[in-house]
Amino acid sequence: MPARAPQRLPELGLDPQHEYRLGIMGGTFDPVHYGHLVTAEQAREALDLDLVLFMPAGSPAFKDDEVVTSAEDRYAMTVLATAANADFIASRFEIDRDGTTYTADTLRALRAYYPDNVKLFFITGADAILDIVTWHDAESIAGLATLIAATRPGYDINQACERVEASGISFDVRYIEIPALAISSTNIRQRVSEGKSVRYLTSESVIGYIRKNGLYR
Ligand SMILES: Nc1ncnc2c1ncn2[C@@H]1O[C@H](COP(=O)(O)OP(=O)(O)OP(=O)(O)O)[C@@H](O)[C@H]1O
Ligand SMILES: O=C(O)c1ccc[n+]([C@@H]2O[C@H](COP(=O)([O-])O)[C@@H](O)[C@H]2O)c1
Repeated sequence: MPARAPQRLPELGLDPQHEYRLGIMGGTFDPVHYGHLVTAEQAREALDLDLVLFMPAGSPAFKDDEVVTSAEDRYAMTVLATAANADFIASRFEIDRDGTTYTADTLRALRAYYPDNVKLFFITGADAILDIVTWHDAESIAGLATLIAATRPGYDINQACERVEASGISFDVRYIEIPALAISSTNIRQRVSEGKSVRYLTSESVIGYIRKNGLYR
């Protein structure tokens, strides 16, 4: 087997006088959809991020019982969906790592890679924030990145906020209100399996990839 290509991360932090702000949009992305893209774009704008890394999870934590599409397919769709936006970069950082994907490990590795003038911002929807106190090594996550928590239809951002505050872990969370898109990967997979249209839920390029590769049938 050929050796894996080294993980490539964008160069940042070159000017030590400047503060760089790097967003990380993590997800299973099975498949990536417009809910993810609008969340990342509005987080980029609201927090003045220089770049957003779209990072499909290699082996998503807490999904051992679920069938998840191969990491290469999820990554390929993420590349297609983000290709036209110069501020978005699809990243292999998590899919090239073995074992269960934990956000704390990812943030630690990014922190070790980048100099201190690069600040890390982990972007999530309200559903993820609701659970974050249960994530692996949540204390470390709190120390490594600012969280950007976006509203999501069907999830109570205030409840998420209360749960985070009650945890006693000193997360730095910025809440942002974004246009409500009640789109989920689960619904897209379901619609494809039923032969229904998924147009305008995700990009044409992703829809083409799903069709061409027979995903979600
Ligand atoms: N429609 C949406 N609006 C806001 N945030 C979203 C939306 N969909 C997903 N997110 C956020 O994007 C991140 C990655 O989500 P994920 O890849 O699990 O998508 P999903 O649609 O929730 O998938 P699934 O239905 O398979 O659980 C999470 O932080 C999630 O909260
Ligand atoms: O580190 C953890 O324990 C952990 C548990 C659940 C989810 N996450 C991360 O949260 C992001 C959204 O996950 P998901 O399952 O909603 O697609 C993604 O980057 C996951 O790796 C991380």
